[in-house]
Amino acid sequence: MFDWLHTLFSRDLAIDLGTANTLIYIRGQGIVSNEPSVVAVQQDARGGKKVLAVGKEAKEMLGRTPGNIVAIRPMKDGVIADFEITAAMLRYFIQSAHNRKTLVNPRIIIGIPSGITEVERRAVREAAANAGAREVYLIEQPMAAAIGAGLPVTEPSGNMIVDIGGGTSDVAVISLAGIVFAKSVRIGGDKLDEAIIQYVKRKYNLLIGERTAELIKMGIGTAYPTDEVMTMEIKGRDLVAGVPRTLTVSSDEVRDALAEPVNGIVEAVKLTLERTPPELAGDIADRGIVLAGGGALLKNLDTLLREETGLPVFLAEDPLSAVVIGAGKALESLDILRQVCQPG
Ligand SMILES: Nc1ncnc2c1ncn2[C@@H]1O[C@H](COP(=O)(O)OP(=O)(O)OP(=O)(O)O)[C@@H](O)[C@H]1O
Repeated sequence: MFDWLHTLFSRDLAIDLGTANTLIYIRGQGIVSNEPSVVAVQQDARGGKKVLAVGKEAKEMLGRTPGNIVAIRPMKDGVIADFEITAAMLRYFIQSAHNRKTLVNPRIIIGIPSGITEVERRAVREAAANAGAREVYLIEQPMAAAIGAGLPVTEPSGNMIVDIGGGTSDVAVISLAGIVFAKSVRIGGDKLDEAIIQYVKRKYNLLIGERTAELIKMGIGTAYPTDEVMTMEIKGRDLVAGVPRTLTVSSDEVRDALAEPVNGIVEAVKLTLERTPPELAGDIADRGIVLAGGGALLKNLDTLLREETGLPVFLAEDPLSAVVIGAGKALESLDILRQVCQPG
């Protein structure tokens, strides 16, 4: 195929296959889709599975489904917990980004969690190939996030990126288009939500769902005290009386609830700094640490990291989109693509 023909007709894609959200970028157009990585599946009596809904529609169903329907997050905890459903989800997102009218099979770059195994990588590649990809490239999410945040990853200088996603937080030091040292911990937004659920249960005997916990975190969650204490009314089920109940929680309480997992992220950053070769550590002291991923939006997390490390800390311009924007930049530039992506 002539290259200009390919450029004209194919719709090359970059995908951030995240544990919480899947984002799609079309070459020349930018981000075209941003949906939760959730699939609603109906199970029949013989164990067969039928996909009922994907994305936003499926997320609304989380915790609200009757017995034979389950809303699944197939990538929970930064690993592919369910291959079949992950493949179905990827196919759905690719096809909807193409409006089902693929003219030439596209080139696809997929941002994957850094901790996944070779078997899982193969599963992602196969799923993309089955969905019609002509060439598949994989890029590790921290590398993509660093490119998306505008860090000069191909230069011989140390850059530190902390990508806090739904399932994992990845801390990476990047230089010369390679990851020099990386630490991945299974602490991300999901663990923060879980910590809020446990706290409210222990302190108030109130059971709240994952969605409510996430709203509390996004509304009044903080990693470091804010000037004013915030409050929020929350609803759940009283574990003693068994009836719905409403109560008010404060940002101080939520910070207490989040302290342990937030500290786990801080420790991962400190450990990575300790393991960084001295020349690169010097670069990081000058340039600072860049935060990306939705978890980076937790209020005052940057302040806490600044206090704990004594280094400058910056938030990527659009933390939730940094990975897909970085993968998209690799798609637009063959030069970056060759340096940072692994061909499928
Ligand atoms: N304002 C906010 N405050 C705190 N957390 C937030 C905020 N907005 C989003 N999040 C959290 O960010 C997480 C999702 O981030 P993101 O989309 O970057 O993850 P992902 O890329 O899907 O996950 P992973 O990198 O683990 O594969 C969710 O846990 C969500 O609750």
